Amino acid sequence: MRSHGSSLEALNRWVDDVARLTEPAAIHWCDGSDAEYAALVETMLASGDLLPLDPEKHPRSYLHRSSPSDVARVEHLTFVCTPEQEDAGPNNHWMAPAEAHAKIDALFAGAMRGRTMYVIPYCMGPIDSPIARCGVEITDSPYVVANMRIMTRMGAQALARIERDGVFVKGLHSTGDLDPERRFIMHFPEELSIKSIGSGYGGNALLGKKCHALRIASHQARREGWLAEHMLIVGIENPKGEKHYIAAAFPSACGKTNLAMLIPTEGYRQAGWKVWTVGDDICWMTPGEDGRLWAINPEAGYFGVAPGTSAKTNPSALATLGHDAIFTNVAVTADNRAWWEGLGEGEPATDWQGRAYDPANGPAAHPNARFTVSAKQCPSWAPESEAPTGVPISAIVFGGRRPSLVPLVFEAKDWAHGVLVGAAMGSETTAAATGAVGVLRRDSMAMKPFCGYNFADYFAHWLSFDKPGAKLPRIFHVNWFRKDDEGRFMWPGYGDNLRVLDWMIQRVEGLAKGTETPIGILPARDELNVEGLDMPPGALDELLRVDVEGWQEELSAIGLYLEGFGERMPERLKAERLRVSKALDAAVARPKASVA
Ligand SMILES: Nc1nc2c(ncn2[C@@H]2O[C@H](COP(=O)(O)OP(=O)(O)OP(=O)(O)O)[C@@H](O)[C@H]2O)c(=O)[nH]1
Ligand SMILES: O=C([O-])CC(=O)C(=O)O
Ligand SMILES: [Mn+2]
Repeated sequence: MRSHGSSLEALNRWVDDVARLTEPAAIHWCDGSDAEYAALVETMLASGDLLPLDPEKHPRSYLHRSSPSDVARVEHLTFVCTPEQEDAGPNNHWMAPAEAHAKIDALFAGAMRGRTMYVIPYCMGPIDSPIARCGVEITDSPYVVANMRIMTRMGAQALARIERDGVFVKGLHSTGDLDPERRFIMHFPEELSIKSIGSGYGGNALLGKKCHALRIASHQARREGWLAEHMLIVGIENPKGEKHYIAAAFPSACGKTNLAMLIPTEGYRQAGWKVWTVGDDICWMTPGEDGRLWAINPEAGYFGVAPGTSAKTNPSALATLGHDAIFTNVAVTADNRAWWEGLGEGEPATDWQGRAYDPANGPAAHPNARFTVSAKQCPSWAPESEAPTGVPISAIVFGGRRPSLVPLVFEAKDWAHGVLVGAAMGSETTAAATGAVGVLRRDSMAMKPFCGYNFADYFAHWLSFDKPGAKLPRIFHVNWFRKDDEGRFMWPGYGDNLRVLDWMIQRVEGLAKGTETPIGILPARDELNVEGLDMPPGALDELLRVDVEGWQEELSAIGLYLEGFGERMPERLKAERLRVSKALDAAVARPKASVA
């Protein structure tokens, strides 16, 4: 570790170098104060970067309209630049570091002319947590600064910690000219650095989030023996007052924010169940002295999907959004209130591009319209989100959008099987990234766009946590997105998902026996609480059915996927796949009646 103070010298040198390259008109060091935020908002209201909203409905909240070609993450322009291509793996786009630096530095030359360059020291995680890590983002976008202030612990405190730590992640960002042809998001994990140009959109531009807290951090976590994951963290308190923390990995726009803010349905509420939100997108987990995994949410805010958020589906999110929020690419009503598809009230007058609303132009809000808001505004915000130790994880959940085959819930037999279940995850693509929507693809552990190194090494890293003394969480898989023949969701989802979490907790506590099947353990008939559930007859049976022939095909496809990583794929994982495959074959050989 470097001596005291030298990290600030390194920071100053880097800021000077960047200023020489990008030629900004001014440099502003962010202190994270309220006054600074207020001044930024004024600047953006004057420039049109932010638009006012009805101050009664939306106190101190604003609308940002991005460039129409800059509304989502761009996976094809995102690179992991390790010295060896093999280390980035087939799951990443790769460029040699020297070539990547040359290519992107050419775009940064003079990129900040006439603009202010902001220097943002930030901390990912509670400022006094040993699990937290710091970074500095340099950007020419005041919108990015405002969002970083909500999403991270930003400013003076972070700078002080950087001085203590002696290290920080360097993130350089410019919106450039927003031309998708001159847009790159590049990661240099060995150098702890990120360079991003040409986009102002969240996941491409708020470098603390996906770039640092997932891509760089996952790489660091492998070396240091912890995990950086695309997971929500939720605390479930049962009527006895006992809390279990669950971490869940669902791909982008597949339900993390919603599960993290779940509101128990009537029956559960009356029985005394409570749900506490620790995090909605990213989870850093490290083994504690007690052998359990302890998790922090490195973020301080939510950058959540707006469409589909309503008083019915996610009242907590709506309450959170009641003030001090930034809305990006939503529509507005005639009385200047934020509006999106699925909100369930009001009507759009102006669409996300600022045009008079015309259904012929498509949805009024962009399908990936987002809100940025402080986590502390959430009614279910868990005070233990600030605990330096983090919270102990009882269960890890994987899941995705699977219109067919995959049951509502099953549990992996053990850790290695759970790692296979996570590695084999599939989901339909969503509007969170540019490209086709609704295409089924493998998205291992929901980390396909975010793992900063070779997935084969990542699976090996996951397997390595299973060692003597470890008290690992149980691993489950869920699917809220099964569809019937008419294309309607079969499971009500949202608040009713607590029924499934309830079963998981019963499993963790040894209260539910479950039914063993070749793919894992499913709830036994009477174990899932279905009281008051409004579902067509037979639907629940279908949701809990193991289609053995369908799963045989799935396991073959998983085999091909794992083969695609070649020699580096851990033998343990291949053996696990073979075990499940054989169990399915044996089930086919048996008479149907004896299969789950
Ligand atoms: N049918 C159904 N839809 C859901 C459920 N949970 C969430 N959704 C919808 O899925 C979309 C995305 O959900 P989010 O919770 O914002 O997704 P996320 O995983 O936090 O996404 P990122 O922020 O992109 O990582 C929204 O339109 C939700 O309304 C559910 O249980 N059932
Ligand atoms: O990164 C973003 O822009 C938003 C997000 O959470 C995701 O895409 O998973
Ligand atoms: Mn996400």
